[in-house]
Amino acid sequence: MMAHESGDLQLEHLSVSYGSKRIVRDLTLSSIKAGQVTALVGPNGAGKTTLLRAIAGLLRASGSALVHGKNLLTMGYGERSALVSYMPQSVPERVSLTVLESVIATLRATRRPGMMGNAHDRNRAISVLEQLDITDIALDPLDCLSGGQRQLCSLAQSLVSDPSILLLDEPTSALDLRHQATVMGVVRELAAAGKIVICVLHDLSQAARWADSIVVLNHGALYLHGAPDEAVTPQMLSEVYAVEARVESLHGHLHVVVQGAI
Ligand SMILES: Nc1ncnc2c1ncn2[C@@H]1O[C@H](COP(=O)(O)OP(=O)(O)OP(=O)(O)O)[C@@H](O)[C@H]1O
Repeated sequence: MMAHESGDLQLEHLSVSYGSKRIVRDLTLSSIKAGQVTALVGPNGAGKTTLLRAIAGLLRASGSALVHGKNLLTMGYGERSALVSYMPQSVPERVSLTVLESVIATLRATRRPGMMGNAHDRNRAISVLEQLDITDIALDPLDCLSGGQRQLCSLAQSLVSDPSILLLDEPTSALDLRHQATVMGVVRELAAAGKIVICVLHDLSQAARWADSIVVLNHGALYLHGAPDEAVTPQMLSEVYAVEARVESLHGHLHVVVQGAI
């Protein structure tokens, strides 16, 4: 198999601008592997959301994002939405649907015509709520949810169509410790099932704990893509985040201990 036809995601010279402002700068990543969790990290404003939205086809970008030799950036909406799912940082609040209805509606919006029927949709949506341990809020209206519950609902919407590529923008930022562990466990299961999973995370200890590899983005450009112990280092924390920090290994996991801003 030629490299460009692999099931991994390959970004080549990907650039994204807002007007005249270049946000993602000529990004080339040779292999974001299917079957692994890739954490996307970097300071506020580094371009992480912009990059994920471009890969998802929600922003115009130049360059390419190849999977199986096909470019996601030029793919039609129907083909791409069956393949890729983007979970945004925030979810619309003023929608008069229950959690379950919203997950079913998302499934219907992303599905190719002619596939399955109502009972299947409902069962599939319920199984995703079970997977995320949120069946207790299935019948709650979206506009009555807490921040964390909204985030879990958004994740359910992203998973329900069973996409091959999951782009998750800070999926655990509003979650308590138990739900963080549930969600990251699900994320790992999805990768183990062969999917491409890119997950924006701000907590670098969490990224090192759950991800197979870490992409560090700085000012819209690639700083480094490597294994957690290659990426999360005092040097990276100093150069990219401008903090003085130690990286300690505790029970086999890396922990970042920030001493202060530089
Ligand atoms: N709609 C927009 N129009 C113009 N500039 C934008 C727009 N959205 C984002 N930007 C700019 O693009 C840059 C990158 O933003 P982006 O949201 O991708 O960063 P991020 O790495 O996801 O940040 P954070 O960690 O704070 O979520 C920022 O400088 C931001 O001001």
